[in-house]
Amino acid sequence: MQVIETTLPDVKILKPRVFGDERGFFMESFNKKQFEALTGVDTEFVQDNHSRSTQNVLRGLHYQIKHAQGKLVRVIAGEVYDVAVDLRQSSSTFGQWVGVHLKAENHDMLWVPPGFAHGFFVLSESADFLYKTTDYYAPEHERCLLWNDPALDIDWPLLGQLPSLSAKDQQGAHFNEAEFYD
Ligand SMILES: Cc1cn([C@H]2C[C@H](O)[C@@H](COP(=O)(O)OP(=O)(O)O[C@H]3O[C@@H](C)C(=O)[C@@H](O)[C@H]3O)O2)c(=O)[nH]c1=O
Repeated sequence: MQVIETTLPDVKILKPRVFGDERGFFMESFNKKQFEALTGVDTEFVQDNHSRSTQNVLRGLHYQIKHAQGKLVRVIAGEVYDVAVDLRQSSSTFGQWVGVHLKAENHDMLWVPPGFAHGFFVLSESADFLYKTTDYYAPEHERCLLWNDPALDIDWPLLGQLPSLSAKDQQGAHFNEAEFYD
């Protein structure tokens, strides 16, 4: 496993070592010791999630104001543009975002720490998205930021039309009115 830094110091790309042979491939998709060594984060993951989305779907930007979830995310079929927004008010990168292409072929993962909003846009015909979280889903504490809020100015690689959003995500809050963690 290798680590690649992003423009936000705490958000990291993890590149697993992939052993290919005539049968296919093998990789360790999670190894606690290596994860801690590469990210400096000593945490426990308590929930695994799997979603499937069709092309042009955008999910997000989601976060929990209590029970903040760190997320280790990856794509096992297809390709997405994955975005993390720093919502930690004490952070020097508060309000900044980073976007990374994640695709099944290269097996890259993204570590999104607790305190960030997270979302993704599906570029391929469909995408299977898998992630581990450091705290449980807590719908009463879940909040949604508006994906296209001008205050965030996220450069989504859209496909020439408006993305497809859940009813909840269409009503995301503007950054200037959002509730934060600290
Ligand atoms: C996220 C989640 C949803 N659900 C249920 C609630 C709802 O009926 C259904 C679909 O939920 P949502 O529409 O919120 O699913 P989705 O829009 O995929 O939500 C996810 O989006 C990405 C971007 C994230 O970062 C995740 O943390 C999560 O918020 O699944 C759970 O039971 N457990 C969970 O952990």
